[in-house]
Amino acid sequence: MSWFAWGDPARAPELDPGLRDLVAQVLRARLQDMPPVPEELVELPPSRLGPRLRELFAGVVGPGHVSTEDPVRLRHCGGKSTPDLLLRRAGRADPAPDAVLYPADHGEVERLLAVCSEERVAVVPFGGGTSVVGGVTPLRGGFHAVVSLDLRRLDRLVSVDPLSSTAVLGAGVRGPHAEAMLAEHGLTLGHLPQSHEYATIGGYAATRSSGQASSGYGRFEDMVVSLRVATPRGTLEAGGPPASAAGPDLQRLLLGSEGTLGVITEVGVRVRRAPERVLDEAWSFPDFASGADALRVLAQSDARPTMARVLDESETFVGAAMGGREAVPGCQAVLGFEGAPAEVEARAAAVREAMAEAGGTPLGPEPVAHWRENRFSSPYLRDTLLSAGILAETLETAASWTGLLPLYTAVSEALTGALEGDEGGAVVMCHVSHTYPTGASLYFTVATAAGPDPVARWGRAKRAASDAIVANGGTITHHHAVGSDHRPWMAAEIGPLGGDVLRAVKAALDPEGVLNPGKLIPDAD
Ligand SMILES: Cc1cc2nc3c(=O)[nH]c(=O)nc-3n(C[C@H](O)[C@H](O)[C@H](O)COP(=O)(O)OP(=O)(O)OC[C@H]3O[C@@H](n4cnc5c(N)ncnc54)[C@H](O)[C@@H]3O)c2cc1C
Repeated sequence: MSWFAWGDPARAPELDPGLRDLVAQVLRARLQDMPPVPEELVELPPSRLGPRLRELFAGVVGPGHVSTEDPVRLRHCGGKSTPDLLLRRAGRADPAPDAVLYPADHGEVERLLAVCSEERVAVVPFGGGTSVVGGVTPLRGGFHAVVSLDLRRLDRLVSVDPLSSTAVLGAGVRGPHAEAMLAEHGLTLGHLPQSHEYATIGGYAATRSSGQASSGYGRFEDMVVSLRVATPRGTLEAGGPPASAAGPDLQRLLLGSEGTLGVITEVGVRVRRAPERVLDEAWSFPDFASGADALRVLAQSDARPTMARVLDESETFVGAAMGGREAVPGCQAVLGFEGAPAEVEARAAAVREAMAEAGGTPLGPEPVAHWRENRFSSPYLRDTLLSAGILAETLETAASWTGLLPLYTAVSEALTGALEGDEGGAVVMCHVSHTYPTGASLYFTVATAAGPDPVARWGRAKRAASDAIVANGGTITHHHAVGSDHRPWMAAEIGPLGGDVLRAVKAALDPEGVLNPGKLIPDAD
């Protein structure tokens, strides 16, 4: 895992100098290179883990699985948001965990939580560390030490039940490993977020993640059939049967709990047969409004693609320019279908009819092939842009179909306004990529000159966008989760009673409050 970039820095593409000049012109800015400082110059606060605590932790996981070494702590200082990367690149790594612990199984996690609760040590569950909302930032929360609980050793396929189409996976299994283990049984999970290369099964459940093929496979929470969770008070098992009327659904309460209520150690998931046929089709629409409306028609019909996204005019133009292709006028939609051959053909035919009726023009499969080829590489491009002094970041929300376009306009204007000034302007792009019968998500990508203080610059823009989201009926997050970054807007999202409910549940499961302090749950007034 890289300490200053998304993934392997060698995979960050070169930026053509001509293209960089063009970007500078569009942003009306002078770009300054921003190379990362050498690792030995990064300042980490010293570990506060005393010998007694070290011994207690080593007694649970073994001395080889407790680390206070600086390179290890550095790689657990935060997630992968652009501000996270900017801080690391500038040599800033405070806060840092006092130690990183590597439990092997559920029992060890539970015993570590008991030690942390007894000794009043804050615990930050760490899956792939791909949070973009401050979810894994090691906040101390008033405790004298904070540890990062790295779940990478919980990486087993625990069981498969092909008859019931279910499997149980360890929380630390990464996306590609999960798919590889399931593929041996001819099965797939079908959950492909852009972060899938590093993100884990437990992280997906803890954040209510949504993948690129959510139209067909659903959000991750829709795939979960059971959870095993370790808490400072013992084990909580939720789910199992396909449906139940036994009171409120505890599983739903734990999904999205972001490590504040317990540590998910095993996740039972619904699996599908690996698709035999994949069919892709792109369409163009005169504008974003008509493209988004076409996706609404599909989401409200029985003929659903497995993957559906529509890009606004800016994202359509920039995407084509980056790929060296001629941009279609208006905006572009990309659709993918997966399943058994006859069923895919039938669905695609029905969708084709609906798209044409909605005013679309077919563009064939090529633009989708291009998207598939590059869909996991944008995070590497972000690393390249940061080195060239270009700040690139994303944010997301969701709203009803009625509220979607007003929200799009309000957030676009908030971002553009907040980033306009002496440092130039910004390019704001957006797409819809998760649709529901009642509404859809909006995913914004912003590029602007980094300027002398890029973290503060992005902070202003993010606050303006978040305020606009709340004021215009959007959710503060559709799939990135809350963490510490969105926490100031949680009270507006769930109301004072909602906050009381979460605090009451936390008090029941984590009476000392050691689990992931400063994340998700708003303070009482
Ligand atoms: C480039 C990039 C692209 C992304 N694309 C998507 C996308 O397409 N869709 C999407 O949904 N998200 C996306 N994300 C956000 C992120 O990848 C998801 O939130 C993901 O689910 C986090 O998984 P993780 O294993 O990395 O969790 P981490 O980042 O390690 O943790 C996230 C939160 O969950 C908690 N946590 C982690 N594991 C556990 C556990 N086992 N038990 C309890 N709590 C736990 C952590 O304490 C933290 O609060 C993206 C992020 C990046 C950097």
